[in-house]
Amino acid sequence: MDINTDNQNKRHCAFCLKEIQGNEIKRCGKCQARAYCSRECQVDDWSGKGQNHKLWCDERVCEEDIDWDIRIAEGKGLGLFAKRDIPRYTKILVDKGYHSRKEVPQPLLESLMPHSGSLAAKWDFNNMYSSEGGENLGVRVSRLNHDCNNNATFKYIPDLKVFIIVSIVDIAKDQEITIQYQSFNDVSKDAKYRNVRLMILNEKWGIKCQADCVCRDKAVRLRIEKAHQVDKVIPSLLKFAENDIKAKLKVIDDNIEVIQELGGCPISLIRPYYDGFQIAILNQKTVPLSTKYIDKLIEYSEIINSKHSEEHKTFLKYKENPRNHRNYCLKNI
Ligand SMILES: C[S@@+](CC[C@H](N)C(=O)[O-])C[C@H]1O[C@@H](n2cnc3c(N)ncnc32)[C@H](O)[C@@H]1O
Repeated sequence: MDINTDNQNKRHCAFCLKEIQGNEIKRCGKCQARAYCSRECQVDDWSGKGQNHKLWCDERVCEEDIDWDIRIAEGKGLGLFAKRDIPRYTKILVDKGYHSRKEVPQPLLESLMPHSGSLAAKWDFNNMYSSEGGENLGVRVSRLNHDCNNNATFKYIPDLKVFIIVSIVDIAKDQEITIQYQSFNDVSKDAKYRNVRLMILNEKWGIKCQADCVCRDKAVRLRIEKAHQVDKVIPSLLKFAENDIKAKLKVIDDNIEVIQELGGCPISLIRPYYDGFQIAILNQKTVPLSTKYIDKLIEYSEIINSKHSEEHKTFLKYKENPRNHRNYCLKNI
């Protein structure tokens, strides 16, 4: 990745987030991009106390003040903005996920919205829930604003205890980097969820989607409904999958196509590609068909789970030897 490290005379310490200037700035000796205010902060960030930079140093994850910065986002408070053109599928930010209010350094939690709220209110307002990791809060993640037409997505990786933010389209210099707090185009979520999301966005964060917002578009909603119907069928395909595998893979391919049409990102494509792999390996004759699914699964998982995650390592094992998977050739037809 092309990283411009020239003339960065104002930075933020990557561990304590303090603003630093000139001689105060100490850079990671290896990547020369990550900045610290002190040796102590560098040591803490290298380990799991911070981002675990020893894992990410070679990957050239984007850095604050070089690739993006925090500025006023009109009508929204602060937000993250691109300082250069950021191509699709770039790792914009890897942020330590704090698992409880008490873990978050107090001044950092204090700086977050709602400005007049208690620490408990700030925790409730900014933590992100995931079924794999429960509630976690990323201090830099908490500065990302919502947009239904988002250009980035986020995932919490439980074994690495970090959030990862990835661009899902090319982002131009000075464009705001946005995520969806509650997504409208996740077809794996049921209709009830999609119907209450506008209420949650409004009641929890005071965000009102305008009438012309993409999430209110009738044609888009109908397409999501159709995609949801296909998605609902998939668990049953996995249950009785020793025969008619090609027909079942056609359902998966249709599901993938429609998710792509809806602007689905790696995070929503991982599941159908995994389903395709699981179905293809149920019958020895169709095992070769699994390659296309596992290859894409690995590609997307590296983008959003990262190659350091246990999940990614498991997918690599399945590629090397599909027999590692419990579904492998239960029945030879
Ligand atoms: C998690 S914070 C995001 C960072 C925040 N802007 C800040 O200054 O720290 C969520 C709050 O940001 C603002 N916000 C986020 N997305 C918005 C949007 N699309 N429109 C208006 N306000 C938004 C709302 O005040 C929301 O309650």
